[in-house]
Amino acid sequence: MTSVPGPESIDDLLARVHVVALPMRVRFRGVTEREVALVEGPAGWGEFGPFPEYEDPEAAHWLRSALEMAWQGPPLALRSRVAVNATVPAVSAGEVAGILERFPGCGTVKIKVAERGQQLVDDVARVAAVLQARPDARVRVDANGAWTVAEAAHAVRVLDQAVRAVDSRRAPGTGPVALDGLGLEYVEQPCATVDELVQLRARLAADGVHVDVAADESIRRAEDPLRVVRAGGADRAVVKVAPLGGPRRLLAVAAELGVPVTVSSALDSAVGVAAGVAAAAALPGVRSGAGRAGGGGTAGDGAAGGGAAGGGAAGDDDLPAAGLATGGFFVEDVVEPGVFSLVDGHLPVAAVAPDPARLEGLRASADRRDWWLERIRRCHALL
Ligand SMILES: O=C(O)CCC(=O)C1=CC=C[C@@H](O)[C@@H]1C(=O)O
Ligand SMILES: [Mg+2]
Repeated sequence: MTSVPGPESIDDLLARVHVVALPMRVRFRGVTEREVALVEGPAGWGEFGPFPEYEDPEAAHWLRSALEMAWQGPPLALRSRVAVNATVPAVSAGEVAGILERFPGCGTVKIKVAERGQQLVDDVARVAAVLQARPDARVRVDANGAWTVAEAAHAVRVLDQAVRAVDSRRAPGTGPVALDGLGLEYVEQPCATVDELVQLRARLAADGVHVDVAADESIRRAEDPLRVVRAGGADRAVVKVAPLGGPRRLLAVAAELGVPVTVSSALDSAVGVAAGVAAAAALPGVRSGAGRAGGGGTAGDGAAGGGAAGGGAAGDDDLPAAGLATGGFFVEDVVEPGVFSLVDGHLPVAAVAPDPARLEGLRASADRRDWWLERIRRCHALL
């Protein structure tokens, strides 16, 4: 792996590490307490938080990212704030409105679907509950690779129609439901493999279902992050700073991909989210209405539609809304509430330093700290 500026030695690095355990309000991707290691370097703070089941070669990318932020700092920002989406976990429809309250001003909502043990009818109910609470929201769904091609083809059609069926301008009982509104913005990682994604895109096109397919795991957990797009398996890409090895690598991958990108969180603390915001803030401006996004490539959909990289000047709302508003899932984060928070659907571009009292209060147990330090030692040897 190419080197980044970093500590003098592994002991220098380990001496700078703080391991915290952040309790979560809602279970998200099976996690109820999120552990991450934070490191303070000469240029700021970095975060190392690969999920526990990740093997060292994959986790080493996350360490590279932490070192880049702590020793090199963020790339040059082209924006002062970044629009973000609300994220709705696979909760019951009745819980949706309460969850959305934590995302003031977000015009785009990402909804988790295809949860193990649930049915498509649960997903439809969750999508309907989102649109009841936010009738003008742009909706995207994330299946985390759980569907077969046939299941995905069916589910995407049904969910797209569920979104189109909500026409916020129509008074109830005043006529047939219009299905010509904006449908789903995109479906994120509907199936697990690149081959399946390729097949699904062909199937959706044949069925006349104009919903973009976005790749997430096929990028962040792949040996070659460009393969899925090159193979024709995705119209869009979800890109995360730490799994790609840092903000500058994210920018390089996004430039090579040449499709609209959504910068997303990996369930990071405020330190990791700030790195995601920094990467999104450094992306080149995009032209609205490019690609298939925003209703079959017809009407440009402004902020939410986005387009391939290489367009005009950067602005606050010229990228697909970033999936970075995950801080609200934690009961406590490493900064005081209000220090790095969502305002009017946007997160600020800012250097985030953890509050010392919080680092202390949220400190992980001694054996967990040892586990993380050993992991950092092994990953560092791979850089
Ligand atoms: O993209 C978002 O809105 C929030 C981040 C998010 O969904 C995820 C964060 C961390 C782990 C992932 O399983 C999950 C995702 O699949 O995108
Ligand atoms: Mg995802």
